[in-house]
Order: sequence, then structure tokens, then C-alpha cells
Amino acid sequence: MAASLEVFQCKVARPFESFGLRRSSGRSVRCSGAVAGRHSKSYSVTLIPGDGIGPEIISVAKDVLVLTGCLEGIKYEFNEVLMGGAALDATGVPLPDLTLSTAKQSHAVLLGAVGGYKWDNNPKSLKPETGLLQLRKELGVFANLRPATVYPPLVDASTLKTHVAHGVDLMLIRELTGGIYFGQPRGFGTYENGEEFAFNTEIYATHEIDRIAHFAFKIAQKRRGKLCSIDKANVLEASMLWRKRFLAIAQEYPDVELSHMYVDNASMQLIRDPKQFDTVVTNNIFGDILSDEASMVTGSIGMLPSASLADLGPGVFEPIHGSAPDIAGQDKANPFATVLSAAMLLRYGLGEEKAAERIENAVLDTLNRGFRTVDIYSPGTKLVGCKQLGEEIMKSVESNVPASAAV
Ligand SMILES: NC(=O)c1ccc[n+]([C@@H]2O[C@H](COP(=O)([O-])OP(=O)(O)OC[C@H]3O[C@@H](n4cnc5c(N)ncnc54)[C@H](O)[C@@H]3O)[C@@H](O)[C@H]2O)c1
Ligand SMILES: CC(C)[C@H](C(=O)O)[C@@H](O)C(=O)O
Ligand SMILES: [Mg+2]
Repeated sequence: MAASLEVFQCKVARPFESFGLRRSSGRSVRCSGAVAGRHSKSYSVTLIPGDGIGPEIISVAKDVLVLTGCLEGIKYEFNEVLMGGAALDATGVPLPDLTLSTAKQSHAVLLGAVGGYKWDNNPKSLKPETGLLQLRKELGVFANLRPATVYPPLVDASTLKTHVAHGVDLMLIRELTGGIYFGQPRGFGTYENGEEFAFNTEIYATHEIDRIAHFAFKIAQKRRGKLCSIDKANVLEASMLWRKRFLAIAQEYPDVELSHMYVDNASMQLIRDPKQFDTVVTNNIFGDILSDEASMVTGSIGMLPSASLADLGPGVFEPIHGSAPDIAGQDKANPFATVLSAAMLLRYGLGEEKAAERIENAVLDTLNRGFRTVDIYSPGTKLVGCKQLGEEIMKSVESNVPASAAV
């Protein structure tokens, strides 16, 4: 398998001239001289399309990144590599060495999703998802930001009542490299009577709790100063230590109001009154589950992006959803979560705040202009496929209507 090095080139479907882009050969495009001349910064980005709808949504997000770069003076060197099922088929392993080394050497990783029916019965070491977990662990991306924002034009897409969903803006922080996902011992066994058993270990060391706690308090400080830690400290020892450490570390953040909630209650409160939450922090497994739940408050799992960050080194930016094998290859996938992940890549991975805002403005503008994929469609809006939605997002990137001016 070879990484394809692509310097600031992409395939887009609409007339590139209107974006200040020009065709170089075939369907590839580059920035026109005038636009390209403004480039001052250059970053290497590892692209991992993965499986299922992964390639469809990554293609849109890449186009959006390139166009935004043209307009904001940012240049990328893209390295596209394999992971998950695609890597298993090509190389026999879910995370090839080349993928890991490429990711480690880059400024940021933009990921689609992995997994699919074909590999569902593989042994654990040969599952596509194992490649993703290895990548997260190897890059040390312990802090996973999953923002759930209800965009006003999408309030009708939420399955919740309008007054419940309207105005929701919460940041779920998930610990990503510890807990039951990685805890030892784990495995399968057989009792003497022949009955099979299987087990996993929910385990957190103090340093793992402390670093996610400091991270969460700092994010809460930048938001509305409210942090809710979600655990199961009435039952689980790992949660008892989690709560003890959060209480201790809270002393260092007197400006943040810390509260605690059991995970079963939290899953109910998220649906009852999601606006009560500002910043939420939880462990690996609870964060996985609660973020899928939070996504439906916003209208669709196709709307939630994520940023996975390490103390040092590249972050991983990916939608929270999976490879959606049920709609793969049908041009039905919602690319917004991946496009918003590209915005998080610019903000948290590269420190390019203005470019991140341009993409976020474009998402809101595209929604305001009425374009929807089927998962967020409601009567009176315009139903389009993944590709066409990508083209509409590109138009909005170019026009850059600020969110404050949005209708
Ligand atoms: N980060 C990842 O790579 C990741 C995350 C979750 C699941 N997975 C894998 O994905 C595969 C499928 O898992 P699943 O079905 O449980 O979850 P999923 O998130 O892939 O799909 C759940 C449902 O949501 C829909 N959906 C998901 N993303 C969508 C989008 N962008 N636009 C429109 N609809 C969308 C799907 O069509 C499906 O009906 C499994 O192999 C799983 O392990 C991977
Ligand atoms: C695919 C799987 C390993 C992954 C997880 O459980 O972390 C996914 O569900 C997610 O939310 O990113
Ligand atoms: Mg998940």
C-alpha cells in the first residue's frame, strides 16, 4: 500500500473558476495564481477515508478545506492512507505501519469512519474498529471534544419538541484512551462446566483522570463556566476515584461550577432538558453512548463532529458516527459532521480560528438556504445528496455570510 501524496489538489464537481480555483488536469484543481499567491502557511494533513460512507464524506470535507485554504491563505499537503476494513483488505491489518507513521508525522488527521458487515465476525485484532482504537492510543489523543449544537434552522429536524431542542449548545468531553476500552485483563474463558464467559475491565489511574479533568475545567472556563461530570459512582469503583479526583481538582478552578450526575440520570436529563448542560465530561464508554444520544437532540447523528487531542502531536478529527453501511455508496450521507470536524481541525489542530469560523458560517448558511440530506429533511426544505450538499457548502464558504448576519 502506498500513501498518495497530494499537494493542495482535489476533485470538486462544480465550476472551479467561481471559487478562484482552476483545473490543472482532469478533475483535479488548484488555486488560481492570484489566490495561491496569498498562501503563507502550509500544513500536512493525513486523510483516512476508511469504509462505508467514509470516502463520500471525506471527499466533501477535503474540498471544503481546500477552498477555505485558498480563501484564508492556508496550504495543505494531503497524505491519504488506509485504515479499518479498507486496510484489512489491502494489507491484512487494520492499522498499517505506514498509516500510523504518516499520521504521526502530520499536523492533523482527518478521518471518515471504519467498519462494515464484511468484517463484523473477524477476531478482535482483525476488526476495523481495532485499527481506530490503536490509532487513538498510539497518538495519545485522550481528550475527545464532541459538541452538540442545535442550529436554529434545524430545530424541526430534532425528534424533541421545539422548545426543548431550541438553543441547545453543549460540549461533551469524552476520555478517549482509557477505561473499559483498553483495560486489562480482558478476554474470553470457559468455566469447568463448559460454560463460556467473557470479561472487560473498567480501570482508571489517577493521572488519566487528572489530565481529562484539567482539560475539562479549562474548556468550561472558556464556555459558560459550568461543568457536569457524569459517572456511576454509586456502583463502580473506577467512578468513585473519578469523582474523588474531580472534587480535588475543582479547588484549582473556583470560577467553574462543578456538578456530578449518575449516567443513567444523565441519559434521561439529556432528553428531558438538554439546555441545563454546558460542558459535560465523562469516561470513555459513557461518552460513546451519550454522544450518540446528544446527536439526536441536534437532528441527526450526521451533525456531530469531534476533535481528539493529545498533550503533544497531531489530533484526530472525525464525525462521531460510523461508516453507515446501510446507506454507503448511495450518495445519501450527511457530510456536515465531517465538514464541522474539518473546522475543528483548523481550530484545535492548526490554530486557524478564522478559517474554522468560515466553515462554521458556511454550514449555517447552507442550512439557512434550505439544503438538507435525507436524515435532516423536513417539508419545505430542499432534499439533496451528499455531493450536491458539498457543492452548496462550497458556495457558502465562498460567500462567507457571518453567523451574526444569519436569518
Ligand atoms: N468512528 C468510527 O469509525 C465509527 C463510529 C461508530 C461506528 N463505527 C462502525 O460503523 C459501522 C456501523 O455502525 P452503526 O450502524 O452502529 O452506526 P452508524 O453511526 O454507522 O449508523 C447508525 C445509523 O445512523 C445513520 N447515519 C450514520 N451516519 C450518518 C450520516 N453521516 N448521514 C446520514 N445517516 C447517517 C446510518 O445510516 C444508520 O442508520 C460498525 O462497523 C461500527 O463499528 C465506526
Ligand atoms: C467504532 C468505535 C470503536 C468508536 C468508539 O466506540 O469509540 C465509535 O463508536 C466512536 O464513537 O468513535
Ligand atoms: Mg460511538
